[in-house]
Amino acid sequence: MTAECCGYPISIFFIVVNEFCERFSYYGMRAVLVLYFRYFLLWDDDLATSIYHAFVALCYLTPILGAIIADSWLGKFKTIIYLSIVYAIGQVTMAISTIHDITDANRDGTPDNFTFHIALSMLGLILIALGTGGIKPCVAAFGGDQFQEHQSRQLNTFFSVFYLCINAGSLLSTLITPVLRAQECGIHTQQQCYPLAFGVPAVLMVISLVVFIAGSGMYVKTDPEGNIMWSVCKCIGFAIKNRFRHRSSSYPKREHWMDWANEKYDKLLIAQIKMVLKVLFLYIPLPMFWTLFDQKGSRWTLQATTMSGDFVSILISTVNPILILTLVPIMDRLIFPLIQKCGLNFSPLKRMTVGMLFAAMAFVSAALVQIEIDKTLPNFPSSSESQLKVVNTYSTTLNVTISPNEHLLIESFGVQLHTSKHTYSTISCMFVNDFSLIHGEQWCEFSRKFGFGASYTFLIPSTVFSDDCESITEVEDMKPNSVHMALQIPQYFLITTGEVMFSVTGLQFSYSQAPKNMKSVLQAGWLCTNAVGNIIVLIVAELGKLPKQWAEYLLFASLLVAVSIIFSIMAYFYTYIDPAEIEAQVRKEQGLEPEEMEKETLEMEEKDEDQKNEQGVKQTKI
Ligand SMILES: CC(C)C[C@H](NC(=O)[C@@H](N)CC(C)C)C(=O)O
Repeated sequence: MTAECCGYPISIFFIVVNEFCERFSYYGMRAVLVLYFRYFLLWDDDLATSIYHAFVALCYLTPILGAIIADSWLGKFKTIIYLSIVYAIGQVTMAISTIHDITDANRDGTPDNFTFHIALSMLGLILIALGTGGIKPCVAAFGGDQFQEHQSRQLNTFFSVFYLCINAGSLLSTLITPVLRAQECGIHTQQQCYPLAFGVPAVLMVISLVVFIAGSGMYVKTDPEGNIMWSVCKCIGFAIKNRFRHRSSSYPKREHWMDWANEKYDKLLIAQIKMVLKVLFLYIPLPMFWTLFDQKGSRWTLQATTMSGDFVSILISTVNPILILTLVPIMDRLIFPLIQKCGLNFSPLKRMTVGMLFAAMAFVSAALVQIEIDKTLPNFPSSSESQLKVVNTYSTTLNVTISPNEHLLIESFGVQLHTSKHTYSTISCMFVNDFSLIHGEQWCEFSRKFGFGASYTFLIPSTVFSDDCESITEVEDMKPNSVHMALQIPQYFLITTGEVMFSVTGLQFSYSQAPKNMKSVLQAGWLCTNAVGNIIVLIVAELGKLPKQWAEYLLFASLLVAVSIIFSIMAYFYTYIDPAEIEAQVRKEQGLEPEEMEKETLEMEEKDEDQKNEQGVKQTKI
């Protein structure tokens, strides 16, 4: 019997706090990673973003490794501990790699041996990816293991709280670590404080590990039943081979192709593999959701840079977790119970389908915003056009005529200028509020706000300093961005609503439909849908874009609608199961373990009505 508080196992407290600290550590480090590449290692934009994306993709590919270790070898508890140690070492290594004084022998403020810093940080990142990805499927599944059969309502609430902790941790860290980086620190010279920005996430990872170990005495720990993954592979291989050997029509068909393993393998193992394969098959269309979801960080960020408003980076990094923190309780406490009260069966797979449709709507909203932005963007010449800008420095207004060449797009400024001796220089800058012209003791100062996205030309006459800078002429070549960033809020709201319906439900679903000995594996399968979605984004980005960004958004929205229709058809044919019940049935048929069976039957009888409503929906179709 596990210790409980308000119907929840107390051990859960340690698991959610552990998740909060771990996500703080992960997202905090990620928030300053590109800046570290760019301004500490002095990599160019392309290299910095490529390595960043490769790292993120690796973090979502390693869960499968963690799951195999947990379900086949060490069990979830030990896997979490060992991989958290690897993770914490990775974070510490990363933090050490950012101390410039280590190799700054000449004390000029820049590291002298970049190879050392690069090697150390790459080692740190590999360890972090192994750790964070490896423990990810295990922590959620381990949390689920703490609940007993009669606590299915609490189990669902746990997954929601777990998701809240993920987002609370990420929200705090994405706000805090950039501030830490902006501090100055150093032994010989004062620099931006990367060691602090990476050091705090490292400390949080150590705290996460300590908290997890602190709960050690209270956890329900299930040992792995041998090398289950190897047995699964061998069993599937045998079924395929055996089916192939008996391909002639003279052999009677079997209900399921896995039944071709009946001759050699345990019925229980075959039943468990069938459960897992059924769910994995259902996952095939799911990466498409993540393909849209993950474009928040790329296409939508670029869209924000063509809009007006001063809160670009804050908006981008915090709006999603803030909305999650608001929407999860609203959905759980208000919307879902209300739907249930109306007598509608909003089953998990239905929720996920609706979640996909919300994400598609988010992209329609992004397309509408893009159309508004496009109306305000400057008219750039196409590949078959040229653009001339004629700056009139003559003393009177001149009429400009161009011989009739329809490809030319002319902009002329009828300004009056007094000198023809000038040089051009282009300066691109962020947050310009003032600039000065200085010549010896004389200067002109301009103090005013220049709009984002705007381009200005300043024509400076030779008399500039004698007439109090009055004669400088300013020409606005390109208007500042005028569509406000607040217009992106509906799309963020829609995609986050979609995320709550899709992702939180997917997490619960993956746990509830997995056999006991393969819970981590199915969690990893679920996380893999995210990795594949990310890879699709990378491929799509490389394969080029439609000429109009809004059209690309609509294309993605339509693709997701098509995928959600396919998914809903697949879901219609999916029968929800109670893995424990099926396992008990198979054991009964085999006449195995009578005492254990009795115990399971008793537990099953204990199940309250809640379970049927919440998760059970056994034998119900979408
Ligand atoms: C694959 C997801 C379940 C990953 C999950 N992300 C989120 O919850 C996001 N809303 C966080 C935000 C900061 C991008 C996670 O476990 O990090």
